[in-house]
Amino acid sequence: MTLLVVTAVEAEAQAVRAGLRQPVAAASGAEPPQRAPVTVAAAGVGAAAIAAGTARLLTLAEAAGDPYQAVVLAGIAGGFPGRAPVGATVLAAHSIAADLGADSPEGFIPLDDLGFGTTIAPADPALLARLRAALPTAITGDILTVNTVTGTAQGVQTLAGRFPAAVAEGMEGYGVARAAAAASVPFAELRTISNAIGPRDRAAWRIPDALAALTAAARALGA
Ligand SMILES: O=C(O)c1cccc(C(=O)CC[C@H]2O[C@@H](n3cnc4c(=O)[nH]cnc43)[C@H](O)[C@@H]2O)c1
Repeated sequence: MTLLVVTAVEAEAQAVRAGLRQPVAAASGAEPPQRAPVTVAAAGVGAAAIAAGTARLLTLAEAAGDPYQAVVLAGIAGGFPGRAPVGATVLAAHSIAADLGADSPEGFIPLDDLGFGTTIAPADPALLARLRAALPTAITGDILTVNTVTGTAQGVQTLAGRFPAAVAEGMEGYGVARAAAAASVPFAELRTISNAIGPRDRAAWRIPDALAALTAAARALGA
């Protein structure tokens, strides 16, 4: 199976490559004639940027007659307190665009209730099952995609109430999911927890630990 793993930034891509035992291609545009089983590419921070980057990579592979058979978004994330601790590995049952919709005097109205589409992108069931089998200690739940990183206790309470199955938040999952759906390629989201969401405390971030967990997850997948 030819797999595309996309990340937001290069540090995450390097962490994934470090864990894969299989030959890995770094997507540089000039793909090798015989593509490696796994391509790992940093495709941009934020849903819009990574959606465009993922769509380009999927389209190039399709045009070359060697389409990817699955795409996985891998990266670090903020964990919901009490649901996913720092250092944990999480898998998305659904990747949800949590702030895609409209504000109103009655509160936030998700796109789904506005009649303009859906904010909920389910993981491909077969792909998720394979990831769960390879990562038996991973926590499976919903992973939110936000454009504004949660930075207050009230923000945590609001999101935890709206999304009782949410375990983490990132900034890219929904964008990759939509690009994969447009190309009819199975999608899943894998993240490792670098921080707890809530009041900003960069000193509490554990990015190196989360990147190490990403390497360990990739090693388990490569096995
Ligand atoms: O400066 C801050 O307070 C701050 C707080 C949270 C996240 C950031 C980022 O710049 C995150 C960029 C990057 O990392 C992923 N990520 C990691 N933790 C979180 C989070 O708590 N909420 C949302 N995204 C997070 C994200 O997917 C981005 O790729 C800065």
